[in-house]
Amino acid sequence: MLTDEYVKRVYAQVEKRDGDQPEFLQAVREVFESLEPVVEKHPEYEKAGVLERLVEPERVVKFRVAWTDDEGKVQVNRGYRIQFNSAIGPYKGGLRFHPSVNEGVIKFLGFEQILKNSLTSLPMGGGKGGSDFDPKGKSDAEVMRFCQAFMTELCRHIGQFTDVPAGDINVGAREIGYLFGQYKRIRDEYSGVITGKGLEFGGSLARTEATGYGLCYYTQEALRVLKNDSFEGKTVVISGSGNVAIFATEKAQALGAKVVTASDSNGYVYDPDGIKLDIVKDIKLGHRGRIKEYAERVPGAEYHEGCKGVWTVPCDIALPCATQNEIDEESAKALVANGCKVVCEGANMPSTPEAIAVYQDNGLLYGPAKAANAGGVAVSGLEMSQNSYRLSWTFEEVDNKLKSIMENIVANSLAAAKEYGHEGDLMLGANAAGFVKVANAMVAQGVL
Ligand SMILES: NC(=O)C1=CN([C@@H]2O[C@H](COP(=O)(O)OP(=O)(O)OC[C@H]3O[C@@H](n4cnc5c(N)ncnc54)[C@H](OP(=O)(O)O)[C@@H]3O)[C@@H](O)[C@H]2O)C=CC1
Ligand SMILES: O=C(O)CCC(=O)C(=O)O
Repeated sequence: MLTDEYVKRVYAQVEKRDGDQPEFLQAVREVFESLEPVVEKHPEYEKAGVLERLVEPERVVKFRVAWTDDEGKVQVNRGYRIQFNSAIGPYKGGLRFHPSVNEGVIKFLGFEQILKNSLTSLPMGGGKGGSDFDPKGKSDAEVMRFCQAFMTELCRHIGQFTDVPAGDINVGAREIGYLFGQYKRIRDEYSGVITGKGLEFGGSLARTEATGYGLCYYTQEALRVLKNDSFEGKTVVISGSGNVAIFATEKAQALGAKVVTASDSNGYVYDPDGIKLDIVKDIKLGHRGRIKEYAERVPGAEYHEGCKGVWTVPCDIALPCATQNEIDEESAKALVANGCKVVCEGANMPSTPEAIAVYQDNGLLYGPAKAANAGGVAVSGLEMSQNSYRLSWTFEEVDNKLKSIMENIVANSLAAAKEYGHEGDLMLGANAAGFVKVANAMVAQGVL
């Protein structure tokens, strides 16, 4: 419940203006609930209209993407780039290609990105983009033509010092390569305009692994500080089988946990002996197959249709790594009933507000997405640094920096939670710590 008058007034304005964007409203409300003690302590934020400005993107770019499929038929998709906030650095955030993409979805992701990027301690503002294009079932040539058409418009709006996109759902190495190539061709410029690049053309070692590894470093540190515990010997349920899920599984296993599930949008597999990651990689990275194939190849593994059932599998730790609102109240209750004590989010906003309330009411250790999954964008920031220096750090150098960034996020979140009277609350702490830096920069830079 919102109680502070200033926060309530700004939220009412957002509801009035953006009432047709449920994901964006959800993201704003969650942040605003955390910010009440912060704005009460800092009246200068209200005076400078910080909240009103924070919820309004600096720029929304929406464009037609016309391309030709393999049959020679013209296809038209919508493209978006939302340049949300540049108070502490150039806009930074991924591109998502998925049929569910619309302006509200990109706005929620861009809004989350502002505070997430601030938490990394690197100089990056918040942005996000994408398209309702669905790469599933498309040939490589179709994906290339789509990416080229998308970048033909996007290239007018981005640049290494203004806005630096990266990947997100369905935008991986293949798409980043095509997007970078087209930017270079049109702008005749070889720069770090996009991150997640191939290692041969300016990518950073450990960027591929960064979000999943970072999620585990964050979880391990939160467990250590708050529970004097670790991944060792724990049973872990992970959703998804894309970039974040695969590398979260890899690191959780390396830290001594048994990961027993993987999923995609059709269903989930349960392997009581522990997921064989080489098989998941072969299916997903090798030939873009469906997770069902895992149960056909691994004796003893079960496949279940539908992705929600993954949350009924008994576990100590749950790491949602697929998509927004994948855990609702019912799933959260099932997790608690089956012994889950920790939920740390690899996906963006994977828990509904009702699910978060269940975690809080039952004393779970809850690591919110904008903190727990910040490792991806953090290493993107390190890729930008390497591109500027024209050099490459080793895997170990980048991985060590990533680990210390994630540990600092836990420490800074806990310090902010304590400062604002909610000791141990990683969600309030992440929102407060991320916000204060951006808010101070906005106040200092005047009304823009
Ligand atoms: N990549 C990154 O660096 C970062 C990603 N994230 C977030 O992590 C999450 C996963 O991203 P990423 O791994 O990169 O994406 P990928 O495209 O690599 O993988 C996404 C996975 O989630 C599944 N999925 C997608 N939509 C749904 C849905 N509606 N219901 C059930 N499952 C679904 C996909 O299954 P299917 O193939 O069937 O669609 C796939 O297994 C997203 O929320 C993203 O925003 C956050 C920070 C950084
Ligand atoms: O690496 C990046 O720039 C962005 C990653 C991303 O999209 C995210 O953090 O959600």
